[in-house]
Amino acid sequence: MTFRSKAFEIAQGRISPVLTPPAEKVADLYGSNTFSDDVMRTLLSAEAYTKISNAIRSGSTIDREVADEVSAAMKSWAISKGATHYTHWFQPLTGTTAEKHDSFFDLTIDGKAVEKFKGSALVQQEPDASSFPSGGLRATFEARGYTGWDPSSPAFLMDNGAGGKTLCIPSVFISYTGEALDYKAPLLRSLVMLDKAATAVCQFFNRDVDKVTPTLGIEQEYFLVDKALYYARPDLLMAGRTVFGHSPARGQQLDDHYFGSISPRVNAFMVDFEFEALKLGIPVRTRHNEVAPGQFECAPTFEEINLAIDHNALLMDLMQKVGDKHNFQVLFHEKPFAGINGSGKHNNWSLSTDTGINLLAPTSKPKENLRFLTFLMNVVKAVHDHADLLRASISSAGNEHRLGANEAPPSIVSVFLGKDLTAMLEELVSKGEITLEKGENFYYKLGITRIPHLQRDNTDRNRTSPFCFTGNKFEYRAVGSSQNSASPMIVLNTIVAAQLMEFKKEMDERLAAGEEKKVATVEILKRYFTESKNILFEGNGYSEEWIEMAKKRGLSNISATYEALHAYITDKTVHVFERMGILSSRELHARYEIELENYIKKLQIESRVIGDLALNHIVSTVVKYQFKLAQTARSLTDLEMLEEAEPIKEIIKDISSHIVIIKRLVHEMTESRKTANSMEDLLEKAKFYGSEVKGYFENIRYHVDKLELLIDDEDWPLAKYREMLFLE
Ligand SMILES: NC(=O)CC[C@H](N)C(=O)O
Repeated sequence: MTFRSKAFEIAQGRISPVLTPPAEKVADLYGSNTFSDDVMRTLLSAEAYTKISNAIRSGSTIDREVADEVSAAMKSWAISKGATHYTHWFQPLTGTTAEKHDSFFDLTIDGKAVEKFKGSALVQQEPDASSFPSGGLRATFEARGYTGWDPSSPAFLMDNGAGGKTLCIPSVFISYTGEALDYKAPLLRSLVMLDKAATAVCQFFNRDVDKVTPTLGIEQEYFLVDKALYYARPDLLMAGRTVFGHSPARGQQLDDHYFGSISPRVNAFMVDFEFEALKLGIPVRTRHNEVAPGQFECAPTFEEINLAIDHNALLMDLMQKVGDKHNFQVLFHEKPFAGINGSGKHNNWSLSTDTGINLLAPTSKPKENLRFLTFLMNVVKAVHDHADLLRASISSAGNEHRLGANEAPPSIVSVFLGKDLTAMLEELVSKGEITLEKGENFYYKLGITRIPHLQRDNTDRNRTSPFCFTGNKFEYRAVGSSQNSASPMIVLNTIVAAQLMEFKKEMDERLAAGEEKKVATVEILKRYFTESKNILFEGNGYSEEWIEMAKKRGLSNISATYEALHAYITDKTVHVFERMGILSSRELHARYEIELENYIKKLQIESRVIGDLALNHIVSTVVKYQFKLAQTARSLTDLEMLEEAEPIKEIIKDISSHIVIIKRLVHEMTESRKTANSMEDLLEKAKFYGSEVKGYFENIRYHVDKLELLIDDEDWPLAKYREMLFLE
């Protein structure tokens, strides 16, 4: 029995677990494992509560006494719910989350056991954490890493599985010199700037607005593979994606998985992790089968962006843990299986005021719509001016496989606004205003008055566009499923903040020169529209024509990660990031290096896995099968059945030809890896890996996949696509 058939048998024998839903109503369960506003209000003195609430709202600092009171309250709350440990929970540049648990338990000087958690430990910790990537920011022995409490994201209790819970405190991770070593620190900085810039612009329209916060809703796509089969695929285990595997006769061509009925086993997993997520205050709402067999999606309601990003990182961790209980491996890789849909993390971003206005939602009032158009056009202009940087922010070895293939947006950054909105903007440019006839309103202009019950965002959509307007928000679809959303969102917040400041500056100048406010706004927006028009695209982003057209328009189409990443360190990027105070040139260079290194390492791992599987699993098995064939052919020849022996000899020859090529290619790939590894220059090395070494991957795969079709199904060592994808 092969490892594969054993694994298949185990996987087939699984029974869906019976889930006992928690006794509480969802509304009562929601946030029960978070140190929420309600909990704080109950446990803190009125004075401390007011101070902490202000700090959360305005970002002001928290004094020592308040920190002590909060930590004492957190400790008693956490211990009463079964926690034994606490940790600063942060998001280093590895792309995953990090935690280092400390026990509440301590000894007094006279040896008595106490439970301790001081304000100082809440506010700041020094976990060392020196092995995380820093891109050279922590090269000297002096450069310690610190974590610092982010009070705007509630602390939560993480169940450690085998008993015991840990109090997790969302934190930033910075170096001794204050440089950001994580995603959260620059994200928080970008929020401050965006708030400042957007509030100032908002006040042209609504004087009462004091704060603008981006909101984010993250759709998370993923694949599920049975644990046993997962272990029968060393490539999934090592690289997160299958490097070989012939496509099954039936893939996604019938579109029968998409939105199909969810199997009981998968449903049990979903329900289970959703309950856990709800307890942690993650507002998960939708679940469905995605396009590819074995692929699914879940999406929470949108939240304030910092929370949405923390929650997504936490959700990914949670899904993996709950997946273990259900014998599922959750695959977050952007392209775990060739030839079918990859996985994205669609980021639905908007801007919301403290007075409850969604600045990207059109309304029926002309004055408000000028505000809407102002924010809309400023975003479009920002994306136009920094398209390459947005592209860089979603570049990775995994996304390189996904973008532009099987229903994923292409590498060209374009913006979709929808036919009606574009027509309106055209009208604005040609006439200077949007004419509303008597009885007409904005919705009418959007052509949907007759179907008022339909949500705007369902009316006009384009899922082939990487960055599309969906009625009341922008959806950045090109983000990879395994990524931390902060990377693209830091970029988006920063470029929009910078753009809004430009707009404000020009408005102030025009107003000072005596121009009327509405005229000034329209004049500027008209110019923005004309200047950014070439990034607007309404057609099919998957088509060949678009690639040609985009080229003619002068838009970049960068498919290689190592090239795309360059936008992080151009003068233009450094200028805008430094001006906005988000990341310094040094920090940007560090991030660039980390991304390049990450790319190199991923390809190095894949290349090793390919070599190992090809020779130690495939060729070795195939040779044994060939021997069986040779024996059969010899027996037939002995029986003088020469004609019957012929087809068998043909198969033997066929197999041999593939083996010879695989053997040669693996050898060449290994040599090219050696050349790459000896390179000093990081970019040269990444380039060499991305072109030369990676160049062998598809080629080797082609021959291995051919062998999959030639070998007795029983002997084939690796779990096949049909086994991994259709078993639920
Ligand atoms: N139906 C869909 O939304 C497909 C999206 C696709 N999976 C992606 O990679 O983005």
